[in-house]
Amino acid sequence: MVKRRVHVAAAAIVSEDTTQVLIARRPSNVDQGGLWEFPGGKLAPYETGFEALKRELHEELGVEIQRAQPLIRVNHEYPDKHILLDVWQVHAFAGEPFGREGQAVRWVDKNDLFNYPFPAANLPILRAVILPTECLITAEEEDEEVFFTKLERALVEDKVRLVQLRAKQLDRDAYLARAERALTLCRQHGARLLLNGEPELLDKVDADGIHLTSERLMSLERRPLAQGKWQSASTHNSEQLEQAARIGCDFVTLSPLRTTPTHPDAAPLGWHDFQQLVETAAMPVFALGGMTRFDANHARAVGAQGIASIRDFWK
Ligand SMILES: Nc1nc2c([nH]c(=O)n2[C@@H]2O[C@H](COP(=O)(O)OP(=O)(O)OP(=O)(O)O)[C@@H](O)[C@H]2O)c(=O)[nH]1
Ligand SMILES: [Mg+2]
Repeated sequence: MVKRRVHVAAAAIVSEDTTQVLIARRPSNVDQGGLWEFPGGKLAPYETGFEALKRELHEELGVEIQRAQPLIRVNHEYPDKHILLDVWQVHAFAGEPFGREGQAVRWVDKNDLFNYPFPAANLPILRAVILPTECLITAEEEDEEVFFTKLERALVEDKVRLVQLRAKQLDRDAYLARAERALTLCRQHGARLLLNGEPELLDKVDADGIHLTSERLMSLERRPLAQGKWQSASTHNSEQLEQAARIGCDFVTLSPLRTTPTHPDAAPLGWHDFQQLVETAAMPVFALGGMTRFDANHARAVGAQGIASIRDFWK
């Protein structure tokens, strides 16, 4: 039997202070009944994802969407159907949401989101919803004390909540030692830590996930990490973005936006090409390459999740 293909548009409606998200509970008598979900539903014939989103949110919650941007597209195989979840982050809407179909509707803290039972397809969506808008990539730093002073400053003063441990000059043992200590520090500040390298690193240091180089990304046939961990990758073009979607990356960096001292020979994308690439991406994208916090709003305006930077957070 050929599986049904179901295309669904759903909304992650975020509160104005960005700390909360709206979820609804599916009635007990429908498919996946009793589980929590992001409000939305199936595309009607000839509808675009955004049109379906607007219609469904009006029908289910009584709100009018005013501003939304694509967050993530998730392909998932259920036993009886193949589902494509096209999830949008809604920033502005009119009206007071309530369960027009009698379903429970609740604003929940992003930190509590993982305590709610969702359908199996939703794990990548939950990760995308709680993803911060800034990512710190650590600089090469020989002195351990200097390294940790700077990392702690970024966690405390800049309130960075996503860290990628990049240390190409360290050998494996030194890298693991730094990773262990960085993990303890990140945990103290409620930040997530991704390691650079092979997934097996997580057997040694129980960090939150792995960031893949673009080269490693292109060599993989499937997602090498369990669903409980984050997987990100470096990308520079549309082939790499497509591959990242194929193997289920949770997010990517796309670079270089500008020319930088670390990669002086790479041709910069500039905002125009960056935006065009982001529009095709199936997962959140961080702008990388000469980015500062002042660029974060612009990055978001062209569809990115936010910015990733070494220098701007490394002081
Ligand atoms: N809306 C929504 N559907 C989801 C989520 N996760 C997930 O697996 N699904 C699945 O995607 C499908 C969406 O269907 P739906 O029941 O919301 O569709 P609908 O609003 O058009 O309802 P209707 O068909 O009763 O008119 C269901 O099979 C549901 O289990 C989610 O977070 N939100
Ligand atoms: Mg629905």
